[in-house]
Amino acid sequence: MSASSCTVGLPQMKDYVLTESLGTGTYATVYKAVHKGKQKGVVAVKCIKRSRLTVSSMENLLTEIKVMKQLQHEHIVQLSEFEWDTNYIFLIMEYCSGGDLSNFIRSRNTLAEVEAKYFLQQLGTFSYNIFSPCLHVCAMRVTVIGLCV
Ligand SMILES: Nc1ncnc2c1ncn2[C@@H]1O[C@H](COP(=O)(O)OP(=O)(O)OP(=O)(O)O)[C@@H](O)[C@H]1O
Repeated sequence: MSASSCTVGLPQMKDYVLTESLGTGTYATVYKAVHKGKQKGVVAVKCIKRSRLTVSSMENLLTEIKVMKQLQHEHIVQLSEFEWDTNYIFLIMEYCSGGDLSNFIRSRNTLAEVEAKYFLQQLGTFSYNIFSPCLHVCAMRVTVIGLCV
């Protein structure tokens, strides 16, 4: 889950320039990126190396894409597009500038009751969401990643 601004050897995309790593998960690295035509602004691009995908991680990925395409909610990160080349599958998502909720909590050691209540109230709005999500602070947005039904 580490972030870095080293751009050497980053995956190349036709329409986006990847600018910095936002973090790494089980089977992908997520980068901040800008649209080359500038119409779409800043996005987060999840880059999945195809050669590292097993049958089960491919199934998880397809589920993730299917679910993210269906969910439209102000507090759920929107998947705008996905594309692929010979080496990578790219999920192009809304960029959450506030970082990762778990890092936020760790950086504070503990949350004040009022802060915990603020986050829990937002989580309470996901009553229809049966997945165990990865959380990123935006106002607060949820990415449905690492699905665990
Ligand atoms: N839309 C986003 N905006 C900003 N940062 C993001 C976004 N999506 C992911 N990240 C960052 O990239 C990191 C890696 O995300 P990724 O989805 O690959 O893995 P994860 O969900 O953290 O873990 P896992 O895949 O193991 O469940 C996250 O921890 C987060 O810090």
